[in-house]
Amino acid sequence: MADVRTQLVTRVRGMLSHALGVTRGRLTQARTELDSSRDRLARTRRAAARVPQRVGAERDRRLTEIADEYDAELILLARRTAEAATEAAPGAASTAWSSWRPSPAARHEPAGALRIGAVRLPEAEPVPALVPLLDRGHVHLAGTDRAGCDAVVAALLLRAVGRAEPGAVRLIGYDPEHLGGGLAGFAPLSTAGLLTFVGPGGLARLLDDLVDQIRRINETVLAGEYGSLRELAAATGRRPEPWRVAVLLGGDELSRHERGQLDRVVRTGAACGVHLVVRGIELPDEPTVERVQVGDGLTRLRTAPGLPVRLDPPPPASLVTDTCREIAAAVTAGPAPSPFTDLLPPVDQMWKESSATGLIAPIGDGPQGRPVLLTLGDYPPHALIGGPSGTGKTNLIFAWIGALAARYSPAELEFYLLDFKEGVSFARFAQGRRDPSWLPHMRLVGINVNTDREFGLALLRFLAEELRRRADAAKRHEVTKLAELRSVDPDGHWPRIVAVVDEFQMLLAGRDAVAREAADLLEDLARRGRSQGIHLVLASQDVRGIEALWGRPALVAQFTLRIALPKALRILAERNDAAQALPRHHAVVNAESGMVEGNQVAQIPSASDWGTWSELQNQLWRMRPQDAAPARLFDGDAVPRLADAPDFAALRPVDESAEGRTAGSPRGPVALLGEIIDVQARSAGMRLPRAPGRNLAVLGTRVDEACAVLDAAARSLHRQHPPGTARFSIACLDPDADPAARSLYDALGDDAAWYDEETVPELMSETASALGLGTMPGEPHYLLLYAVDAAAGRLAARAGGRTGLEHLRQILHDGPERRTHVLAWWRGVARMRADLGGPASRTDQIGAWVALDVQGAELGSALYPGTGGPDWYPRPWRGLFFDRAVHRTGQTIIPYGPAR
Ligand SMILES: Nc1ncnc2c1ncn2[C@@H]1O[C@H](COP(=O)(O)OP(=O)(O)OP(=O)(O)O)[C@@H](O)[C@H]1O
Repeated sequence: MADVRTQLVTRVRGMLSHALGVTRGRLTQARTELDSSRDRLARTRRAAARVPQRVGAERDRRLTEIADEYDAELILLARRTAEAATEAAPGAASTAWSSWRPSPAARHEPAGALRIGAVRLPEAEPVPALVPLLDRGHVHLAGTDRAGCDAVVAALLLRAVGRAEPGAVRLIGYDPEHLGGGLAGFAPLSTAGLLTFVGPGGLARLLDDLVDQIRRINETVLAGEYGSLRELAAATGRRPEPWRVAVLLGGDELSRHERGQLDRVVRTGAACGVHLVVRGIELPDEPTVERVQVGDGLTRLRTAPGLPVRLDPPPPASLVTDTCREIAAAVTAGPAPSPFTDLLPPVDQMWKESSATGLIAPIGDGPQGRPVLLTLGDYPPHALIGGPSGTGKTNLIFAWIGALAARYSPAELEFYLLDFKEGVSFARFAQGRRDPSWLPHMRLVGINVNTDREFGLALLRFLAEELRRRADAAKRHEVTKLAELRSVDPDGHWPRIVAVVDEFQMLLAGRDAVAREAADLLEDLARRGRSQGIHLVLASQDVRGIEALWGRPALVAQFTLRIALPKALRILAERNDAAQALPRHHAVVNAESGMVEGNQVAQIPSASDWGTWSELQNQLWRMRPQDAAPARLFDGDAVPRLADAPDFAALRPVDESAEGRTAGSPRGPVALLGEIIDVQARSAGMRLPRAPGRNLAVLGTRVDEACAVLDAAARSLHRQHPPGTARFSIACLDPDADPAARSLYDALGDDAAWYDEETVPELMSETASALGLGTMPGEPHYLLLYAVDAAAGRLAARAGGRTGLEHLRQILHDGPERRTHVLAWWRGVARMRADLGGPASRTDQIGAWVALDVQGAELGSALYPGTGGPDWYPRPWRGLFFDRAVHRTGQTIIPYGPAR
């Protein structure tokens, strides 16, 4: 039992001790945990105590960071806004007064907003405070600061006039309290009609007028095509109407009518360039109204109420008056020319038009900004241009030619141009030394033709021939008009031809054969050219020019298109004096034969200065077809050269054999004498077949011209004979002719022999006796006798039974049939007649002659058909050539200049 108890006690003790041990262990562990928890708690407490401090620091750091970022962003935004503002209000719209100058907006560019001050933000750069006005809206000023309001008005107006071309802004002032005092600085504008003041009772009229303008602009200028003038300007680059800015500075309460009109202007004005700057009169709350509340020191704009504006100082008074004076002067001097490029189609549209039914091109802008068109076709077929010297006739011709040439290709349109006055401006259409380009449509340019009416006649004859060719072709194809001919003959070359004759009255001046033929040809061309696409454009500065036509009503009636430059007389119809009041650089265009109803006024762009023209010409020239040749340039002041003459270059040795003759080679060599005044640069030539009378006389005292004629004749003949096959005997009897004759002698080399006063009788007797030997002609022999009459004394002496003169007469008489031809210069008709045997002697051995300074009457019946001689008025470096064998009338020639 005891044992059991003992055992039990032991076991209990053991269990207790185990439990105690475990409990102790747990206690220790709990204590440890407690300590560590306490420790953690203490740490946590300590850490927790530090948190607010750190968070605060973090918060402060972030706050500072945010403030810095905000500042930087504000500065950046302010800078960007300032930049954007400067862009939106460039140049005169925002520049500081110290460096301000007018800077008109370009044509497609909007005028932009106008600066009145700056928004100032701390730390940031000031941002311009802009107010929209031109093309945008109206400005209403209110506030206690009277001077501030005045500064805003002055700034707005000056900046507005400075952003537009002179004259493009018109101001209307209504200032019943100060009677215009507020706008005094702008007064110089009134001298040019750019500022008008309306008196105290005039507000209703002013508003009525603005409403009328708006209505008119909507109806006739915008005409449903554009929503506003700003759109029109952006699309077309044209600004046909000025901006009208009415400045209304206080006054009585408005009547109902005035209120109604004012509201209309506010609602509809901006689209039509009609704007209000108002103080002291209420304006309705429309989005087009910017309200400026001018307070003491700070100003606020309705559109940015939170941003205080500091106003700029007013523009200096001298800046206002000087600017206004300059603008007024520019406007008084006349409108700025519109650019020539307005008349041109876009580059990708050039040469795209067909001329089948006519030629249409703009010549300038009408008052509504719409292009005024010039048409040439079946109706109107021809044009008459008139205007006193200096009014822009030449310029108009350039503008018209340019506008046409840019639209129609050279296959559609050709020009022939003739300028009877002195000057070279049309020469640039042809190829020049300074500019290798030429206008590809130009076929002929005649300049300085003032004394060479024959050239005008030649052109008319040429056109008449072309008219005949076209009429024949039309007949062949059984059609009547060019448009029909072109459709039945699509591969034919049937361009419309425009022939421009400036100062055409020169052609019709005088009562001679040239004038008569010219008038007949003109009449025929005017009547029949219409349907064959040949159009005449006649220009004259001189009322007499027009009067020259007046005697021929049938001719005038064909010129239904009339263009009158300022102060032109008698171009339009009798009672149509629209040209009298035209401003400069304008023209009245009238396609109704000048009847008043047909008047259209156009502002003509500047087209004639070198730069403007050559840019277009170069562009068209680069587009030319590969085989295009430059226009023929005839310059009445230039002396042609034999070496450049195509007919000279084409000369070949003549084949006088029987085979050659049957093969159709020309009969006998040809002596070229000078250039014919003609559309082509052809040479006047005299054939020297073996036939009686084939001798040439050059008549007159002009040494240089006489030498030039003989020189060209000899050189051209020499070219047709292989070396050693022809003789050239040169006898020079006038020392003044010596250098020219010597140079010829040198050029002809071994084929030439030289004779002088001493030896010329020998030449005569030798040549005469050679003629008597046998019947077969020998080698060709040309006697070139310079001033042969000077040897009359010598030749009167007998040699071998006969005098030298008798020998000469025999040579003249018998020589040509034996290939011996005399080409002689006599210094007068009477001297020649004396050498030929006296006044009653026959002259038929002189088959051809060139008269220099010899009056037509002297050439009388012995040398010229009919009585009284040819219509010939001697003039420098011109000769009248007559060849009995081929001519009915004389032919004016230009001797070739001395060989270089
Ligand atoms: N529309 C224009 N715009 C700007 N300048 C022009 C215009 N028309 C003419 N001019 C200038 O006026 C001057 C005279 O013009 P132009 O030579 O065309 O006159 P004109 O009537 O042909 O005179 P003239 O018969 O004496 O030659 C020239 O300097 C020309 O550049």
